[in-house]
Amino acid sequence: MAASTSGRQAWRHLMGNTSRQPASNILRQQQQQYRPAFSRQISSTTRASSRRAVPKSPSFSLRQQPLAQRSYSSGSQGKNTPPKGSNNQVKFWPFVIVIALGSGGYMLLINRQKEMPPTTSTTTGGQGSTPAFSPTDVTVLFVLGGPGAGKGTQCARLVRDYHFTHLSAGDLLRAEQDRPGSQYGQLIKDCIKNGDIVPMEVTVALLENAMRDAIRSSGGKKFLIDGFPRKMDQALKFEEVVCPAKLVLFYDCPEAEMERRLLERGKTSGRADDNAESIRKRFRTFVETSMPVVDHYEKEDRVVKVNATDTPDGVYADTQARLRKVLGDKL
Ligand SMILES: Nc1ncnc2c1ncn2[C@@H]1O[C@H](COP(=O)(O)OP(=O)(O)O)[C@@H](O)[C@H]1O
Ligand SMILES: O=c1ccn([C@@H]2O[C@H](COP(=O)(O)OP(=O)(O)O)[C@@H](O)[C@H]2O)c(=O)[nH]1
Repeated sequence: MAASTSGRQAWRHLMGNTSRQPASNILRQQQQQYRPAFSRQISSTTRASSRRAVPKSPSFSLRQQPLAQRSYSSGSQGKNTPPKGSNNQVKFWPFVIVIALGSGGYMLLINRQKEMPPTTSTTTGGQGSTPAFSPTDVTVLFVLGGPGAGKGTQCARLVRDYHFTHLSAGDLLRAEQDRPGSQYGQLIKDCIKNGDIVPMEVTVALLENAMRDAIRSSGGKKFLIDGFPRKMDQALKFEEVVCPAKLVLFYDCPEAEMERRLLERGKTSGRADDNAESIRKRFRTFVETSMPVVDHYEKEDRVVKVNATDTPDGVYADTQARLRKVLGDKL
């Protein structure tokens, strides 16, 4: 309950407020950068359209000239008396030209607007909004598995060999937790220690911002989103407002092995949740909350499942083989 209230506040804050929060700041900067660009494009399109509507085109001049000549020469000098009915033409043609130019300009504007990029949608987060990134342009693989299954270990190898950008939701949350002045610091700390899921608004915004930063700085458009989504609401929101995922890479590992690995990692990781009590809570959250996400994607036939009990290299060989089978050249 508390988490979801905080979540709504967080979402409002991240998406609407302009305070010191980096996610909101980055998001706001993006909007500021984006909107002027978008409105510039609209106004330049409008200007371009109206420029085209100005009677400078050869076809217009060709049609305009005889009309003008007839009109000016007919009455004043009595020469070149227009043939009968030309008066009607003089009244009719400007009307046709105005309609034609108006329609032409309108069609031009419509066509130009079709070519414009879609506006970013995370700011609304509303139903039916367009994702910020198109799945034809950006590839997202969700990497899931229980705590200690080896997600991070395998992601590092995939980055090395296939130039993915690796975004760990847990790492982003820990960075936000440690950022001086973060208003989510305590909330994130409590969630992580108790093995709970941080309200999705915070995590989705952090991920979207990190994706934008990565695309801007390196141009890389292939992402491994590690340890996310851990809850159905996160999965639905991310795919709705950020980017639909291509598939879920799921590392399957028994609890006993994960516990062994985590306790070993805990000797040096410095992580507040790599201890017996937190591990127990994380396992429960994983079974109750995160496995339904895997089941959901499995029903959609979007899961690539890998047995994670082998050595890191053995698991990686299996990962490569399975991904190649599904993604082919796109890996
Ligand atoms: N296949 C494996 N066999 C044995 N230990 C592993 C394997 N994969 C990862 N580890 C170790 O287990 C711990 C957890 O791995 P990590 O990749 O951090 O898991 P996750 O990201 O899923 O929490 C790390 O200390 C790592 O070195
Ligand atoms: O989308 C996410 C990902 C992580 N977490 C929190 O971060 C912790 C650590 O996650 P991470 O993926 O870093 O580690 P793992 O548990 O997989 O070893 C989790 O237990 C959650 O409390 C979260 O709330 N939402």
